[in-house]
Amino acid sequence: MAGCSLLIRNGLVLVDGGDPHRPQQAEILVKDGVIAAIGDQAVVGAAAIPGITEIDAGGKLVSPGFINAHYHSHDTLAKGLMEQKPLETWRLLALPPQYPKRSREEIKARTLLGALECLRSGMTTVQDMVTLYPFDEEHLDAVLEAYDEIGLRAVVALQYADIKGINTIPFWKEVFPKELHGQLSTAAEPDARIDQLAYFEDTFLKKPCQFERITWALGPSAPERCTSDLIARTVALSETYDLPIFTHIYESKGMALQARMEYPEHGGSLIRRLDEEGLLGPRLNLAHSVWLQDAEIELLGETGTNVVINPLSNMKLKSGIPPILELQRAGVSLALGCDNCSCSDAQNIFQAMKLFGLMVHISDDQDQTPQAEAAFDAATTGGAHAVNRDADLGRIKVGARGDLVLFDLTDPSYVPLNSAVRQIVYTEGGRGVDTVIVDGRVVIDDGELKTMDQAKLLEQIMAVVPQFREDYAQIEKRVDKLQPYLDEAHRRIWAADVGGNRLFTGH
Ligand SMILES: Nc1nc2[nH]cnc2c(=O)[nH]1
Repeated sequence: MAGCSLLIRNGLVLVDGGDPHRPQQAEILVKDGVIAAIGDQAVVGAAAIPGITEIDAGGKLVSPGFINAHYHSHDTLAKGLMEQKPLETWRLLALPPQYPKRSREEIKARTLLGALECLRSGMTTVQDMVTLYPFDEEHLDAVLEAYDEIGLRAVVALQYADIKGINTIPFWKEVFPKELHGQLSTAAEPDARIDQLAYFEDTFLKKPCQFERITWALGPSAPERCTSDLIARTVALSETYDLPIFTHIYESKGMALQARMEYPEHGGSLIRRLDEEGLLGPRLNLAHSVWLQDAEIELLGETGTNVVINPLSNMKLKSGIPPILELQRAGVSLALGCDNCSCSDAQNIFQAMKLFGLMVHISDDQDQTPQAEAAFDAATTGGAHAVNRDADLGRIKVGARGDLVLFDLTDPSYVPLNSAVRQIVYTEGGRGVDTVIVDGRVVIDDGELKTMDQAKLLEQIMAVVPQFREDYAQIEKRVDKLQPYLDEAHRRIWAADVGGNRLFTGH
């Protein structure tokens, strides 16, 4: 189905380029999924479309839909399972290579669950860097089907690697007894049975996508988990098909330390390595980037490379605080993500925006940047830039897709309405999200899912939960046995000098 047409009347609209504090009253015409007119022309245009749906947005604030620019659908069933843990331990508990093969039903149900949470939080686009392990074509189909059915826009990347992840825990060789080495696989475990990248190209990239709201990205897991050959293939595919790339970088101090130890030929810098391998540039998005050094930040600015900030998981995994201010000063485009449910634990863009806006001031009490606006931009236009859709996502303007959120201005969060942007970022928690529109189609109305039967959807999800919980319990037991060694590895990581301090909470 092509995008829908509708006329939204009487709302207070955050029009692109307008005052973000004082939205203006305006009508919006969405025609076949695209914003065709704003203001009086919208009403004139709508008159020529017989039977067009009208939404009365009186008492509503109309915002561009939010973009979750870093997310993984693979562990949505794991929300709330864990207290905070350092990244290296969390990975062993949370990520697909630790688990037995999942059923197609579970993959579809968990994707729908994450999508529902995103939509209820006002997100109209998600970048899903999904790990399917072991890889199964049917499972990827289940992911795509889920997004298509629920009506969330998705930019899907398979997460891939070709270096075993065990060496991503610094000191593992010294710390873990030999007999336990075989139990230490991590998220970067490559699935050697199939060349996922070749499959992905042949099956999806070479022909137009059958799903209108799904586009593609590339997901090399992290530079240290990929050989130079795999990076070169990533660069080539990105150029041939004009695809954005998402990768994890310097998420934890352990990852920074590993770079210092493993890449002496690049001065211990993953950014320098990626520069030499031709990956830096406007199509590349670096998720996390907590432990960047000053010279690396400059290089990101010079090359137009983007960063996706994930404040929720960075705090929960004790990773530290990303250098938001330094990145802003270097002119790096920032987007915002909610990352995994097992470490965030919410797909809640308001929590992420608020933390983004507040974190900056821990490291610099002189900063005068309007950070609420910066956080809002990261969650809208910054996300659009990250997914290579500057032209038509993240803004309310003629020519953009009709991806919109209507907030209820009678919610206490907006009473009185002093500044729309500050109240969305600092006051809203999700309660005020009333209507969510993707491609002109109302997906959430008065807080309720319209594209699927939500009760049935929850039943499907609950049907797969017992098996997931059983498998998680087994994994937890295994990791419990490893705990003393993981603790020792972390003590050593923490004592090491990586040439920077990201205001960590310490562990
Ligand atoms: N934050 C995060 N880092 C990863 N590294 C490999 N997989 C993941 C993941 O799912 N989330």
